[in-house]
Amino acid sequence: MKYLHTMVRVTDIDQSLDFYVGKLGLKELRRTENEAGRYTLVFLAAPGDESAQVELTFNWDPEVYGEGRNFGHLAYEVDDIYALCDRLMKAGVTINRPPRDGRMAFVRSPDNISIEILQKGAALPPQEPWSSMPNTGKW
Ligand SMILES: C[C@@H](O)C(=O)SC[C@H](NC(=O)CC[C@H](N)C(=O)O)C(=O)NCC(=O)O
Ligand code: NI
Repeated sequence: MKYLHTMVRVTDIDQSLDFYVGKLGLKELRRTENEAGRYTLVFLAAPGDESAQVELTFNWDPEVYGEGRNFGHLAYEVDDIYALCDRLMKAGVTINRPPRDGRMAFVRSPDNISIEILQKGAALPPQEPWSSMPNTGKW
């Protein structure tokens, strides 16, 4: 068995591509427009890791999507967590969980999908309340 993708429904495909591609740094692999079903699918992946994909589903007819508590987050490993969070912050993305420990951060997509950012090579932080994280002053 092989992991293929996680599908998330988005309310605005341009806004989502601006976030996932323009800001987070994923790349668009392919897309399909389904006239009969009235939807667009866009497949994204991190450059160099095309096998782990996100499938953005955009329904042309507006829908209100509840937030299923059973869905947690999409997680990405990065070479420099501070550089990415700095870039995201300057692009207007809220850093919901700042990378104070240099290991883990969280941001949200335009549709409030949680995105976990993990520093490559860093051990996961101990499971403690974020507020107790030592603040290096940058965040
Ligand atoms: C291409 C393959 O990876 C798919 O996931 S297609 C699955 C298909 N998607 C749709 O029909 C998209 C539009 C639909 N209105 C929707 O919002 O899902 C499908 O079966 N979707 C149902 C589902 O629960 O995923
Ligand atoms: Ni799918």
